[in-house]
Amino acid sequence: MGTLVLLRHGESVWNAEGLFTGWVDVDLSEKGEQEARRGGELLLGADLRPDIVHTSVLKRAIRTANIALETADLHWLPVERSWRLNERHYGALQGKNKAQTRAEFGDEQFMVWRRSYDTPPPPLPDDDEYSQADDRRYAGLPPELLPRTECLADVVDRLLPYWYDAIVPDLAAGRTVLVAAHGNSLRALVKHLDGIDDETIAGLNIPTGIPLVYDLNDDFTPRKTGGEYLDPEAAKEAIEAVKNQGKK
Ligand SMILES: O=C(O)[C@H](O)COP(=O)(O)O
Repeated sequence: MGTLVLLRHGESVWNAEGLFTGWVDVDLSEKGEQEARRGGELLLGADLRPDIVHTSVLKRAIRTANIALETADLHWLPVERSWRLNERHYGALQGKNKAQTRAEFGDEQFMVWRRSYDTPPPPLPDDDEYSQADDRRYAGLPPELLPRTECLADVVDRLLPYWYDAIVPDLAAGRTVLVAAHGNSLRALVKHLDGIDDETIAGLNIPTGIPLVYDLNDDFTPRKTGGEYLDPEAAKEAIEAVKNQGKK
């Protein structure tokens, strides 16, 4: 029931520099803005008009949604935002260079931190320059919910309440729902939708700025496993690039 459109934000300034980002509120690069516009054009071209938008509280996702929707002449849509759609908190890796981290700790540890389902990186101290412990936007959260690091399993746990309480009701009303979020929060959602097991999810990567469309059955399972990228060729190439991040 309903159609779900997933959109990872366009390239951020730190994506371009090869840095772990997580909850650090980094803006889009110029290329990222272009990707967001292209995302809007793809929506238009596919005649896909979302009725409502859900975003994280990070500006790279918010701005991607704004730019895509402006391009599609849909800037007026209602929007809901939640920290539950945020990128995975990358713990002590936030602000670190991916290639340097790989060289320093080795391929295996790098991949465990980056893609294992249940091993988080070490926690980020509250006095670190890239900590969100004092960020006003999370001031209303019960302190035990504010992460200092997360693995993908943690993201699934904090994302699913939002899926059931906020997104599913929109889909149940027959709406087309756009979710503008992040590589790992969308991996968590796709894992849930497609029933991907804890090992296989390590191999799934989401490209920036290319809408991924799921038509859903009445029980909110996908009609087609994996959904459909609106530009499958570009998605293939971009997925490879995400996979290879951290390689020199
Ligand atoms: O937070 C980040 O660094 C990325 O945007 C997602 O990174 P990953 O693909 O290395 O998990």
